[in-house]
Amino acid sequence: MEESPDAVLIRRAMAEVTPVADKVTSYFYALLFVRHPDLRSLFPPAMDTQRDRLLRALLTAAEHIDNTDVLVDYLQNLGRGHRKYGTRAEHYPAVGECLIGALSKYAAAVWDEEMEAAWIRTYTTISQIMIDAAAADELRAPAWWYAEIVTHDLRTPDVAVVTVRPDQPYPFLAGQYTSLETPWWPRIWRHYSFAAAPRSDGLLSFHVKAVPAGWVSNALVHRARPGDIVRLGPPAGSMTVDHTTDSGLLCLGGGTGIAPIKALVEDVAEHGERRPVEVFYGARTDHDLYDIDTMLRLQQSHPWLSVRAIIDQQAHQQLPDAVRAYGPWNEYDAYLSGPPGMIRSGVDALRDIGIPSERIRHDSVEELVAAGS
Ligand SMILES: NC(=O)C1=CN([C@@H]2O[C@H](COP(=O)(O)OP(=O)(O)OC[C@H]3O[C@@H](n4cnc5c(N)ncnc54)[C@H](O)[C@@H]3O)[C@@H](O)[C@H]2O)C=CC1
Repeated sequence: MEESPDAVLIRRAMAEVTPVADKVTSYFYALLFVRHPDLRSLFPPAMDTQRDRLLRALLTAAEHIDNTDVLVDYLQNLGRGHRKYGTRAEHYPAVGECLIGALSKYAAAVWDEEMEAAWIRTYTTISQIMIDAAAADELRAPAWWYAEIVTHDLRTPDVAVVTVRPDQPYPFLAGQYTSLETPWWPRIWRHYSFAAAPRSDGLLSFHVKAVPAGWVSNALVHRARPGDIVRLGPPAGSMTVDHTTDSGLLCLGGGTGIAPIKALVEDVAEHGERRPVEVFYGARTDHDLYDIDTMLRLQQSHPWLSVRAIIDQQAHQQLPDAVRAYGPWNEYDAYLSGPPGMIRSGVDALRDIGIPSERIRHDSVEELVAAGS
């Protein structure tokens, strides 16, 4: 693809600032909070763990300014997702001014008027898409939902299945995820996939693994009890079933990554289709296969479903390698969910065996890395 003149300038600045990304980040937030102290309360009290999320999102968008379709989708999502932080249209110029302040300082060697104009145009485009998406969303959905924990089921010493009842209807699709904030860590949001297709009673459930230094996940697993109230952001993610085809589904779920896969299976079942669904459920040890009973029950009720457990220790191989031993998979759409390393090597393995990229679906690995606590 031919790069636009603005994209060339954006990339030139990015190449300058990438090696000093930490400094740019600190300076950006320092500028923002000194010049606009009223914006401080929109961010978490402790900024160390996720302080560069906003900046990272903006820079990712700027780098993809020529890739309109992907960009618009990404930014609309980001704009809608920012409503839960209390972001308003008038905050965007303040952020833009500090972004450009930080970039011009750390890309000073290449910065000139032309480059500044390119960043202003790019930032204006980015923020307008986010502002418009947020405004459209305001007409049809709340900025966030309160949800009460109704059951908390500790399946292993560090994995809990948590079911919540939202205060208002929560529309979403099987395979999507939400963001969740606990009362113990205000303004710290983490992503969790829905572990079931939409239910008639409106309840939502999540599989949460307490990870080292994971504030939110540890609180949800070890501290949360029925009656506690969490907040949910809007649904997001495009790892959903395409009901316009009847091709088979090849699903790889690693660890708690089995959660959205279970939702996809339920979705296929509810649509009454008899398309083959092949689930590979990976875990490090058999103790980690905390949801195998549910998956085997689903297999018993649905002849089109096959579930295979792949345990690292027994198979002496990781999940993606195990999938190669079966197949052929060229008639299948692939869905991957699990740790970022599994998704990366899984995508490689599936491409290797001939599944085209456009038939491989998974959540963004960047988001998972950010969500990994
Ligand atoms: N929508 C999604 O993609 C979801 C992702 N997750 C993510 O899944 C992860 C679950 O963590 P755990 O249960 O601790 O998983 P885990 O670390 O115990 O691994 C689970 C499975 O993934 C495989 N695996 C792990 N690293 C691999 C690598 N580098 N290459 C190939 N295979 C690999 C293992 O063989 C194992 O079968 C978390 O990072 C969580 O954020 C969880 C829910 C939904």
